[in-house]
Amino acid sequence: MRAATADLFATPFVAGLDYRDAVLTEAEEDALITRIDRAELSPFKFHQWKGKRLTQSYGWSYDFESGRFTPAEPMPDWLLPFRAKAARFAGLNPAAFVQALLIRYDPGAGIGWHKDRPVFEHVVGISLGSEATLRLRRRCAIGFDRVGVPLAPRSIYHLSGEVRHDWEHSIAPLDHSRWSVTFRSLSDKGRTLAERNDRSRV
Ligand SMILES: O=C(O)CCC(=O)C(=O)O
Ligand SMILES: [Fe+2]
Repeated sequence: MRAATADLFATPFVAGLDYRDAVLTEAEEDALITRIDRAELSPFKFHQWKGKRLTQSYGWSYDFESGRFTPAEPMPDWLLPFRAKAARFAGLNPAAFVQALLIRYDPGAGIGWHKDRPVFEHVVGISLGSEATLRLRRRCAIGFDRVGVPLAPRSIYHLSGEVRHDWEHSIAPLDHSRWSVTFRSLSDKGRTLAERNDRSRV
C-alpha cells in the first residue's frame, strides 16, 4: 500500500480520493449558496448534542438520533445540474446519486472525525464559500496516518474505495462561512434497506 504524504501544492495520493478545483463559476457558486441559505436548514443533532452546522437532506436521510434510514423530500430541480456535474466527475450515472446533503458551516462550525454511514457508497462533495482542509486519518501500528486535502471554494472531491471505507475524515471549524453539497449513492446495505422501506409502504 502506498504511503499517503501531504504536499503543500498537490492533492495528496490516497487510494479512492479524487479532487478537482474550478468546477463551478463564481456565479454558479453564488447561486448555489443563495439556494442553500433559502433551504430549511436545521442544526445537526446527536442525542443531547446540537452541532453548529446546519443541514438539509434530500432523497434519503439518515437520522443519527434514531439510527433510522428514511425517505426524505425529493431533490429539488435546482440541485439536479450540480448532481449531473458530480456524477460526471465521479464517472457514475447521475441517477445513482439518490441522496443530497446541504450543509452550512458558520464560523466556529466543523465536522468531527467520522466515516459516512454504511448505507452509502460513493460520496461526492462540492465546496463553496471558503477554503477548508478535509482531514483524513487511518489507524496504523503507531497511531494514525494523517493527510490534509485542501478544498478550494468551487472544487469537488470524490471518496470511494479505500479512502471512503478505511479512512475517517473531518473538517476543522473555520473562521469564515463555508457551504457544501454532498451527493451519495447507496451501498448494497442501503439498497436493501431502501427496498424494505418501499415494501413497507405498499
Ligand atoms: O462539508 C463537507 O465537505 C464534508 C461533509 C461530510 O463529511 C459529511 O456530511 O459526511
Ligand atoms: Fe462525511
